[in-house]
Amino acid sequence: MASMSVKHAIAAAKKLRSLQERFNPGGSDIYPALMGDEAITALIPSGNPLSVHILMFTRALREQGTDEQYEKFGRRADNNEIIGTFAQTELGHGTYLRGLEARADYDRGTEEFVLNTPKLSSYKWWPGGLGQTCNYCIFVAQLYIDNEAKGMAMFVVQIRDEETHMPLPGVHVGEIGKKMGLNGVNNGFLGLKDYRVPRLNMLMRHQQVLPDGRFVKSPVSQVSYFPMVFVRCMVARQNSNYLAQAATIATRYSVIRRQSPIEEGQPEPKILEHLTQQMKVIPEIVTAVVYRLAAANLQNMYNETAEAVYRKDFSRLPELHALACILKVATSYDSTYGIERLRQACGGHGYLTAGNLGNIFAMAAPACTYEGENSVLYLQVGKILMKNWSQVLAGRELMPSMAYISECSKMTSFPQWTGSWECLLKAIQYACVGSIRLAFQSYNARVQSAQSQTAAVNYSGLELTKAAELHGRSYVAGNFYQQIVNSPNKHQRSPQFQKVLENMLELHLIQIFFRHLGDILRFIRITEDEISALQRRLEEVLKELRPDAVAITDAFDFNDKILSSALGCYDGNVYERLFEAALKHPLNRKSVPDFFEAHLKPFMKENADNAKKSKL
Ligand SMILES: CCCCCCCCCCC/C=C/C(=O)SCCNC(=O)CCNC(=O)[C@H](O)C(C)(C)COP(=O)(O)OP(=O)(O)OC[C@H]1O[C@@H](n2cnc3c(N)ncnc32)[C@H](O)[C@@H]1OP(=O)(O)O
Ligand SMILES: Cc1cc2nc3c(=O)[nH]c(=O)nc-3n(C[C@H](O)[C@H](O)[C@H](O)COP(=O)(O)OP(=O)(O)OC[C@H]3O[C@@H](n4cnc5c(N)ncnc54)[C@H](O)[C@@H]3O)c2cc1C
Repeated sequence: MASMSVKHAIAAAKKLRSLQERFNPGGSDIYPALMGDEAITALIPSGNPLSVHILMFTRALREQGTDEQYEKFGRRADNNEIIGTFAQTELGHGTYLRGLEARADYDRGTEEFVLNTPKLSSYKWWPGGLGQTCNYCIFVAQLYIDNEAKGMAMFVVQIRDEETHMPLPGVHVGEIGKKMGLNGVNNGFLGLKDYRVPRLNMLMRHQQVLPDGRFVKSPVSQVSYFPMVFVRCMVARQNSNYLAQAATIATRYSVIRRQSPIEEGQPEPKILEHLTQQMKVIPEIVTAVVYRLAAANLQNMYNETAEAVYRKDFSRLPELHALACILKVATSYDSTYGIERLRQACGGHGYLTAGNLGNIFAMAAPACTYEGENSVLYLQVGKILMKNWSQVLAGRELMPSMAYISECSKMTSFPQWTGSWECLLKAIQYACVGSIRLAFQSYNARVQSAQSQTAAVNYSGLELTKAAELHGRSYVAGNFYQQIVNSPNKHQRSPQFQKVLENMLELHLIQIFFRHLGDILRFIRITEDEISALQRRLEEVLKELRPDAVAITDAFDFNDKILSSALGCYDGNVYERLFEAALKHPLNRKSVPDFFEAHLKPFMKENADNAKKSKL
């Protein structure tokens, strides 16, 4: 599987090169990498062994290395003359980066770094492509000068000979083993023993070690986390894609499959005529659209911030970090749960490999873990919300994506309930700010009682997580509302198209309202009649969107090859394709399976003989 994936990946990487030249000759725009990796990943159901090379190794060299280091390593990496990965996580540590054990000791006598993974737990573990594909890596280690810790640093490390691909002396490298999915990626392990690299192999755009061993600190240490921010932005887009693929499959299957008359004596309807089936499928279509729009927004913000960071302007880093965290979490959680809901909506056939929903789930699910485990990132955002609430209390302005927090903080009560889109959106924002206020009271009480910040974060963790989750909902719903209601190109849309978009907005806002009704009722009084009215509107908008479901998913424009699903094929010949796939199963090559003579027949004969004996 790994070699097949590498073969496909190389073919698609060549495609990426032509995309790059066509869309962005010699530039650093993210989109060619995005499209390239998306194309590669989509065509390789077992995952792309070059993902981390394209998305992290090449970008770290460009963004963390000096211009000279880019010339020496980055250009060859961009040109796929060398293949790398991003080796940060260790067997013993993934989240807590300050706990990483790999070390780099500076030897001023030879102007080299001596790299070591001192214990088994220090081994790098997980980096994509590390097992067999890569011959280089970005090795993240704790920097030591005269045995004094200076923090994390990144080093360009060659791990295999460029000609023979043999691991170099001092390198212990291999595959970490079978996973739930993505088994074409050869995630690997790496141990280094007294492995020496020249001083100029340490990426020094933001922090430097001078020949005499003097250390020049980075102006903003967090800029070393930038490669992770980029992938979190990618995950938001990639996982909205996975959800869109699954929604396309389940929608197409739901208008082919007929089951259970709704009226006695009537013919069996398409299962998408059942209201409960509409509630399983149509919200997922809309969620895929909502996150794709949010991810596109985030990508633009990433580009702007990356340009600014390149000019040493780090002012937008905190907001990008907060948004990249919250969108990576929201998209990966909602896509993973949504794909499983869509699999279940396809009944037994959804469980067949030929339907491909299991593999799409296995591709989407790890995004809840890699690039920052989701609950850790929720706590990151919770901490940032605490800092911003202190700003609100001090009457200071907040970053644009958190401006609603200031506005809601000035409201003494929630206005008269109208049930309008603006009302629903404000209700989610108001509940978020209420949750932030409660979390801050708990958190601040702990800090005031002399608890450390990390301890206060831990013991306020549940409330911080809730506040972070609602902040994500507020941002995503707010972005969707703006795109549908206030978009500058709204008037270029046909009235019919605008109506479909408004129906999707209605469904998204009502669905989020019901998902967080408990959180909202803590802060807003809403009557039973007002809630029942929303229930009716939910049922109504599902009915309104039902005729458009196929057209919306067709507009995702996934080729049958990418969906790779007998349930979601464009021609709708589901049963023929399921049967065709079944006949290809190796067990169907012979009428009598080999295990009959070897195991089954003796087993049944023994039971028959025993039965006869017991009758005697
Ligand atoms: C189209 C195709 C797309 C395909 C997409 C899929 C590709 C699949 C490939 C998957 C590759 C996977 C790669 C990896 O998994 S790489 C390893 C990822 N590891 C992590 O993300 C580690 C997570 N851990 C953390 O983030 C740590 O908790 C942290 C680094 C945050 C450090 O925590 P620590 O407790 O030491 O410090 P604080 O939490 O107090 O943070 C210190 C301050 O720094 C700010 N901060 C933190 N992170 C960032 C950041 N990324 N950017 C900017 N700022 C950051 C934080 O807010 C604190 O600021 P203040 O001091 O102001 O409070
Ligand atoms: C498919 C895949 C690909 C990957 N690719 C790469 C790669 O290319 N390069 C790379 O460097 N890494 C890679 N990783 C590793 C990934 O980044 C880590 O798995 C991730 O950062 C989580 O760290 P961990 O596995 O050590 O889990 P841990 O950090 O041990 O987390 C385990 C549990 O502890 C909880 N926990 C941890 N810290 C806290 C805290 N402070 N507060 C509350 N709870 C906490 C977590 O929430 C989680 O529930 C990959 C992982 C996967 C699954």
